[in-house]
Amino acid sequence: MSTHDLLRVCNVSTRFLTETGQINAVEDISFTVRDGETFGIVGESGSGKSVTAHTIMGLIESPGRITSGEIWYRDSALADAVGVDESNGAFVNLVELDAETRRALRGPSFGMIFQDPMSSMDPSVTVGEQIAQAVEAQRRASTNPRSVSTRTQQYGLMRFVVDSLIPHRGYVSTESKQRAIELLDMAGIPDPTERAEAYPHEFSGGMLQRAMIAQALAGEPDVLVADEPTTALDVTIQAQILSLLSEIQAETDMSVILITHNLGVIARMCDRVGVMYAGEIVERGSLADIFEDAVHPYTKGLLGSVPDIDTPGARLEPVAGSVPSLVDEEMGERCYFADRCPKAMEACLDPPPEFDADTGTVLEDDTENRHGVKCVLAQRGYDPDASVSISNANSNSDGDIDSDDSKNTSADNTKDIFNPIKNVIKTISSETNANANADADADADADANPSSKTPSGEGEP
Ligand SMILES: Nc1ncnc2c1ncn2[C@@H]1O[C@H](COP(=O)(O)OP(=O)(O)OP(=O)(O)O)[C@@H](O)[C@H]1O
Ligand code: NI
Repeated sequence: MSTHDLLRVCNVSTRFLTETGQINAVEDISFTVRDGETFGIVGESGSGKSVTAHTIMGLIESPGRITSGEIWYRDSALADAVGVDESNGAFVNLVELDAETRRALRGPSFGMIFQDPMSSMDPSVTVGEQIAQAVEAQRRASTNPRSVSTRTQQYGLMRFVVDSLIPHRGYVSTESKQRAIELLDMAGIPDPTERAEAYPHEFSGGMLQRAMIAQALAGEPDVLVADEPTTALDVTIQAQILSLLSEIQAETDMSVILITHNLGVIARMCDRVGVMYAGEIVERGSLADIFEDAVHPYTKGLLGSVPDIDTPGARLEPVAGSVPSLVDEEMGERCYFADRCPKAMEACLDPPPEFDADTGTVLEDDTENRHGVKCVLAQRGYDPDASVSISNANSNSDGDIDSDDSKNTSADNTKDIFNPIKNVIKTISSETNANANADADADADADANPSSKTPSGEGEP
């Protein structure tokens, strides 16, 4: 695997200005994705994973906005086309691109598998046609999206003129149609030639998910952003789809940003991982950093609560309590996890910087991708004498410390959530084996039922 950085997300924040107030959905996140690598993003519902995906894809719409940060993408043709500063090399800051250039990158450079397959497909166009259009767009855009000569060389001047004159008719060549069928086949859709003629509503959820993967891959993207690509699927199909992604990645050196709440999926697919909580990446590092050397109590909580493999749609319930409000005025200036944290200390009443998990020093510009964690435990370790219980009931009560029962609660929670991490690895390998033997109905989509999962920790914090 190459060690080249392909994407550098630097201190990016995305906010929504709604009637309820400003929602800080993504807060100052940073991570790097290298060529051919899979970067996993894991976290509970509402932690900002999908907003992160849309931010990278350039799909944040009003009332949302990227309010700060840079997203550097390495593409020398694009750098030449938009004329970037020499000092940035071949890196282009996507945040500064105009909407049209950004749109042109979707498909050929950035592919996306959306969390909700139905919403990303056009209900009035057959699935085969939609995928063929994506193939066609990739062919037109290949090499330099702005170069007319590239387009005309590959397609012939006449076709180019016809396409340009009737842009929405979307000319699709026989080759592109054939390629679409191949892609459907690769994605594991039976009778692909026949299925290509069907409309999205004629597909089951699992099959539509596969079709969407075929559509995302049609563009031969450099970066694939996959938002919960297997959540709604049963275990067998989930395993097949993950294998398919790995195969394609091995063939094409495609980089993947894989969003999931399933740590089994992370362990199987990812090189590096970012753990999201309340819009922040609270811990990031290699797979081993996260699975064997986690520092953040939230990460440890997640590791202690690998969802039931038989209910893939079940939501994570890592620690008692819920994700805090992301409304700006309600967030308070402290560690956002402190309210639920079994190891909260007085120091957690201040917002933590990102620490190097190994040295305990503050990480400023992390170009080397160290194991980073936003938690003071990295710096000073746990001091039971400084333990506090932080109530989020109404955030005016910042610093209102009820130290009496707090210590008991902390101890109990600690016991409940800090299950041995080895169990995670065990569950994952048995999951993989089970997948090989499972005899599940390929079309039966597991019913995601969040309420069926009981939390591992109990009681209110
Ligand atoms: N268009 C929007 N307008 C206002 N708030 C939004 C919008 N989109 C997302 N949010 C808010 O941003 C926060 C993060 O949402 P996001 O969808 O990224 O969570 P997630 O981690 O993907 O959760 P899930 O696992 O349920 O998909 C949530 O509080 C959500 O309500
Ligand atoms: Ni989401």
